[in-house]
Amino acid sequence: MPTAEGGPQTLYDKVFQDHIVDERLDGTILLYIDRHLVHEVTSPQAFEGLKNAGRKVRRPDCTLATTDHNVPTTSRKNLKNIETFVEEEDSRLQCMTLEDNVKDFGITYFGLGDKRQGIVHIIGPEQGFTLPGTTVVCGDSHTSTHGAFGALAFGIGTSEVEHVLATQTLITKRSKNMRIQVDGELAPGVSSKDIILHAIGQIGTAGGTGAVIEYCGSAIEALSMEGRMSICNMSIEGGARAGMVAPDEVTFEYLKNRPLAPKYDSDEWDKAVSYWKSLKSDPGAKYDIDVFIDAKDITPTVTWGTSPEDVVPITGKVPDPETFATPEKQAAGRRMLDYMGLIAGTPIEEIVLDKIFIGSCTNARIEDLRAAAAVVKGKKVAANIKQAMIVPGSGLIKDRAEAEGLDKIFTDAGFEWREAGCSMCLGMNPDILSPKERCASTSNRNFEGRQGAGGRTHLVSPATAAACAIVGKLTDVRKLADTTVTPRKASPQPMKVKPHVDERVETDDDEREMIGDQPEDNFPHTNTIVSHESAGLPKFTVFKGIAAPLERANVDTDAIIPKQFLKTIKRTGLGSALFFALRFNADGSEKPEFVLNQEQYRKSKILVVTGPNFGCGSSREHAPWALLDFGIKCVIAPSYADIFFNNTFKNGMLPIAITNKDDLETIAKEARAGREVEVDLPNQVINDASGKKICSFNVEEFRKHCLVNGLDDIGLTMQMEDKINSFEKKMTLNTPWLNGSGYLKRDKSGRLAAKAVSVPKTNRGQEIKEPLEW
Ligand SMILES: CC(C)[C@H](C(=O)O)[C@@H](O)C(=O)O
Ligand code: SF4
Repeated sequence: MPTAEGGPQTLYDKVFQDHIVDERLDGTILLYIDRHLVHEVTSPQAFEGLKNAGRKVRRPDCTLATTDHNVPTTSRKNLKNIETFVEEEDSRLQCMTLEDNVKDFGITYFGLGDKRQGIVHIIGPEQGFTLPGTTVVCGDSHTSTHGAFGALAFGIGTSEVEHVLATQTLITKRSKNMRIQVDGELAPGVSSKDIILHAIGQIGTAGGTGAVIEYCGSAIEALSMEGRMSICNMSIEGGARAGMVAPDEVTFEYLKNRPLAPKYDSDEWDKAVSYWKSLKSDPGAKYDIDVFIDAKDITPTVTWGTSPEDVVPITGKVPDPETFATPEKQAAGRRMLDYMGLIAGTPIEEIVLDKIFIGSCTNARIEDLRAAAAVVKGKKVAANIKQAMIVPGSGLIKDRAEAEGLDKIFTDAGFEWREAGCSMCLGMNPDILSPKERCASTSNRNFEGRQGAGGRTHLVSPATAAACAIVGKLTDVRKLADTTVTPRKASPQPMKVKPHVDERVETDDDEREMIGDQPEDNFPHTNTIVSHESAGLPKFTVFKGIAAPLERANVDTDAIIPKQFLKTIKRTGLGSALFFALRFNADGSEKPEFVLNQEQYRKSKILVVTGPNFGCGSSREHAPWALLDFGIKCVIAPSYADIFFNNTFKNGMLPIAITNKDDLETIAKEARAGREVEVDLPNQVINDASGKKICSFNVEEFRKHCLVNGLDDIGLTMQMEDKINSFEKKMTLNTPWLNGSGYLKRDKSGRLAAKAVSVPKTNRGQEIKEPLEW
């Protein structure tokens, strides 16, 4: 755990420390959030919660919204509005709900008509919204991407989105420090994506649980910001809450002239840079976990299974599960090979593909597209490839690529050139794999059904994906002629992003005073809290019920509830979708072997999971909502992924971690026998049906207090308003550039007006009658 104050600190310790609003004796911390990104999937229920409680958004100026997961990536030539453009009903409703909410709450929003629209983790850095030393959150697990700037950036669930919208803070605790040091030079054809796939292969998908990873070493320093973002992006696939890289000249160079970064060459810029330079781990700082990787051991890397840790060098073979260490791993390996349609021992390069996807928040930046284009140039997509897609991460990246002629290289080769969005990374939009289709994908998750029910995903780098498209099989990019895809030092020229707001004025002392002293008038980050009352949750005290045994490890949230059910704007009604692919056949009939389909478990109230790392992957709070709606209020497992763990508490549920194997086995035996189990939270014990104690368990004091008393923590945090106000005053003085005002209209005196600047034209120059952007 981090350091006593005064000792050497890590980068994470420093950023965390600078954002503490309040700290309780049990280590619960109220953390100030500088930047909040919002998208359509994880925000509707949060805004609904605000509306129901009569609350406002505390800092619209520090909140930026876009729509990315549901949007079609087909041509927007005839785009009129989102209502007519998004055909699928639930997707349309989710996008339109976001547009209503950003209007109602006065939040800056990039809609489909704005070239700044794109994947939430691409547009934040691109706009300079993400800055070193900030805390950045989003209802999305890949918020870890922003850590590439030396920000503490992590994904949160929808209840936490609501908490941040209402209070600009989060209730959290310190994480462990983990360091992954990569030294040496990367070989040609090896990219940042290969570094992170290789690293996850080493540490496993739970390797970073409870930790924030700092990436360092000469190979990391040599990467551009794009490369660093790809690495931090996948920290969550290694189980970590966040990934960070210390800011340096590469970072500062990238940030120059970004619309929302401090104005370059001003006193504020100089002040910011001198603060950013202090954000390095101190010599002698301690890490709880240390991993060293020699860059020369990294080859182009590809996944073979259904978890991002299942990696193999492109030169390797499909592994044989019978050689795996434990019977559980062997069984999981067999299941994976079956799902992936692979035979142990097959050389990876003999695996024939159907589709290629180059996109996602991992690898849809300009440098990724350049690397792919360098491989593709002058060649043709293989005849067996049914579809090869390039989906730029934002409208600005698309423009830039077109200006460089990359689109032409791709379309000449037979690729589709698409509009920005999440696309086939998770298939919430029309871009999906059909059952059994095999795809080389530059995205970050290869979970079962991730890109479409029954679809088979191999995660690769952009250069490898491009090579695969040309050859039609998984391919070693190094074999293709003229492909010296070497890691680049950051391009000295950041993308030319024209600032859209010319009315920016220097923040003078008076104005700082005004911002710190809010509210005073109609100022949008007004803090007029209509209600301090907590909405309240049902109390959790002693809870008894049938416990269903689930004998699996690494159960991801895509498996708990797949993407097609994330399109709801409600928290309820998801029970029928729980474990959908495990529970039902393609024709909708039940799979009799799945535990919850067995008669005695249909009314289970407790889930006993025998394998570790339950709830890994996405931040979707739909996972606990689905469990709750089914009737399961308590989960018992050896360990959990961090975001899922948090999300359950926010819904009045109790996740219990039982690390002692014998205790867990005793509980599992009760479950297998179909007997009830009793969870006594006030006394922190688990009993069998007769009331005999099986074991005790740990729970953090504050979480217990909230559960037992049914407290909603937004109401509790709002009682700390004085502390939040004084924190904001201090922040305004020390780091004035963090008062996000770049898109907000100002009047002549420099005061912020109530609404953000709207952009009257689409990227194609058409007038937008009713501005979508705020
Ligand atoms: C929809 C969202 C909650 C999810 C995430 O948290 O990661 C998505 O972006 C994903 O990649 O699965
Ligand atoms: S991981 Fe995929 S679905 Fe999730 S935000 Fe990134 S691009 Fe979108």
